[in-house]
Amino acid sequence: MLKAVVTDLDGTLTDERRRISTVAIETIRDLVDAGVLVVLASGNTVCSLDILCKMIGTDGTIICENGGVYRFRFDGQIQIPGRQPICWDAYHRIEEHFAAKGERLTLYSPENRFADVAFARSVDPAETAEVISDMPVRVIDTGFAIHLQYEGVSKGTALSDLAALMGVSTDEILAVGDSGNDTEMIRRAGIGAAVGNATEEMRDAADYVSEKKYGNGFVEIIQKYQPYFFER
Ligand SMILES: O=C(O)COP(=O)(O)O
Ligand SMILES: [Mg+2]
Repeated sequence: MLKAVVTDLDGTLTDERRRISTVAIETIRDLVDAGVLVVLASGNTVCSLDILCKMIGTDGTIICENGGVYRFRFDGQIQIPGRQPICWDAYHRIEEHFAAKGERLTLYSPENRFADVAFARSVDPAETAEVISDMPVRVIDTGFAIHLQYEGVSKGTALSDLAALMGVSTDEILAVGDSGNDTEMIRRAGIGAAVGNATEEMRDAADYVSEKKYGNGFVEIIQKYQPYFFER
């Protein structure tokens, strides 16, 4: 039986132009109204997800910064398993490396981040990872940004921690995503699904890959697993 949905945001609840998918929002509202817990899990910041949760109508349970931060409900305590100082150390080394080649990096919302460091995909992620290969920091390319995350922290580790707070087992969770930053999360969930636009790595890790892409794929996945939600 499924009791919760943990879903990625960019590429999963959006459309092909990165606008929010209105059909995906309708589907989330139906789930919430039926008593299913819905968690937004993203590389994005707490403040951006808070607004979305309020306007979509979820209880404010979130995974942000690729698992570097999570919180159970709006009134819960923010948990920060990530370690931002070491990510900044890594960033400064990367910045110097590319500056020597005349390439400048563009940070994404550093003032709103608690755990990771994110910047524009203007440089090669593989070269970026090479520069910090001796540091305990992972380079995550989401297709939307490059993130630096303390090793061992992911949306998957946050999913496990949150499941305990939510009082559900990870087996009772359906997780959905589109990109490499979602693979550990979908592996840990009872059912892991990928939308039709997902990366090869995600498709390989998924129990099910929707035919439809983006938000329409999310809706297809929820419809497919609908009977498992309402068994009780
Ligand atoms: O913030 C990003 O880079 C991607 O965000 P996502 O995890 O919601 O896809
Ligand atoms: Mg995504």
